[in-house]
Parts: sequence; structure tokens; C-alpha cells
Amino acid sequence: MQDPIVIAKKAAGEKAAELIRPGMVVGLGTGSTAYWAIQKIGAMVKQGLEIRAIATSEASARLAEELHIPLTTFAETQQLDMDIDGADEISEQLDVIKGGGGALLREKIVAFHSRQLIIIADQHKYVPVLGGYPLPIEVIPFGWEVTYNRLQQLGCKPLLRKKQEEIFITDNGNYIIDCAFGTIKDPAETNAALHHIPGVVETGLFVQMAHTVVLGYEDGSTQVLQR
Ligand SMILES: O=C[C@H](O)[C@H](O)[C@H](O)COP(=O)(O)O
Repeated sequence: MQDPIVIAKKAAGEKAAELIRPGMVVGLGTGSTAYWAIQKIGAMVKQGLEIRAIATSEASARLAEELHIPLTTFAETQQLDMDIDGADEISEQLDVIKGGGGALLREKIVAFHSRQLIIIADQHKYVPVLGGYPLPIEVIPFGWEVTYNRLQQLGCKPLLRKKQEEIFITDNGNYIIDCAFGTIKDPAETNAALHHIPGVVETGLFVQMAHTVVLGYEDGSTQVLQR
């Protein structure tokens, strides 16, 4: 039997993919939920849907290539119609924490230049207030130690992300510091404060960027929330 969380992620991903219309330029998110959206898009392309896509990570670009989804770049097109991407936490205000997979910078660039951002997630990611999930922050390797100290002074418990004992390196050659805030009462204020620190490239806080959230449930049903 399939894992209930996988059923929920798949339901959310496939439901969002069904919102795509012919001719659209689509952002392909990153992670285990976006995986299902990309799979569905691949199947739709196979059946004749004509779209172009921009991937938010090297991993998603590889998956798109395997599925023969035509990829484009910002050199060719500066505006996306729809971006479908996962989340680590979603608040009732539809603010979002992203970056658990380390793709937050490209994800935010793609989301910012999309007419619509559709966030897909299993039901457990939907919370009253953000902050339970440590906020991923992409930082420049130079001077990361002092950036880390400044993050700590903002009231979070920072942790330099590692993968098998090695420092985790993003697709952009940067580091990630995961900042456990506990609660983020004012996401816009926290995001602005973080951006004041030199060395911070981008944060995983997507404040009022999501237009739609598709939540997947373990019985395979979905719920659509609109901002
Ligand atoms: O960097 C990774 C992305 O922001 C993901 O979309 C996010 O971490 C959610 O991933 P998943 O769907 O695997 O829980």
C-alpha cells in the first residue's frame, strides 16, 4: 500500500498540474511534492499539451528532460504564467516557508516572475503560524561565520546545513543556514530584517507571494485555498 503522505503529495501535485493551459510558460518547483506535479505535466505533454517550462533546480531540470518537457530560460522569456512549487510550511495567511531542499533562491526568482504561484503540499504543512520549521536562508560562503552570528542576534537558533558531514552547497554555490525561530509572528518584518544582513542572498520566506494553495489529503482528496 502506498504511504498516505505520498498519496497526499501526489493528489496536490496532480490537481495543480491540471490548472495548466496550452501555451503557458510554467515554473517547475523542487522537492517530493513538485515531483508529482512534474510527472503529471510530463504525462500531459506526452498527450500533446504544448507548454514551455523553467525549472527551479538542477534536479527538476533533469526530471523535466527525462519526461521531455520543453525547457526555456529567462534569456528567452521574462514572464511565466504559472509556477507550481512545494512548501515546508504554509500559514493561514498563505505565507510560506520554502527551501527544505535547498532550492529557495531559484524558486523565489521563478515565483517572483510568475503571474500565479500555486503552492502544493500535504495537509500537515498547513499551520496557524509560521516558524516551527527552521527557516532556510541562503548565504554567501565568504564570511558565513559572521553572517551566522548576525542571524543568531535576530533571535533564531542557526545551524549551518550539512549533508553527510560535508557543508551543503546550493545549485548557486552558496551555503544554507537553517534558522529555528520557533514562531515568526510578522513574516514581512522578519524577511526585511534578514535581508539587511550582508551575506544573506535570499530567505525561504515567501510573504504574500502564493496566489493559490492546493492541500493534498491522505485519502487522495484536495482542498484549494485562495488568497
Ligand atoms: O528547496 C526545496 C523546496 O522549497 C521544496 O519545495 C520544499 O522544501 C518542499 O519540499 P517537499 O515537497 O519535498 O516537502
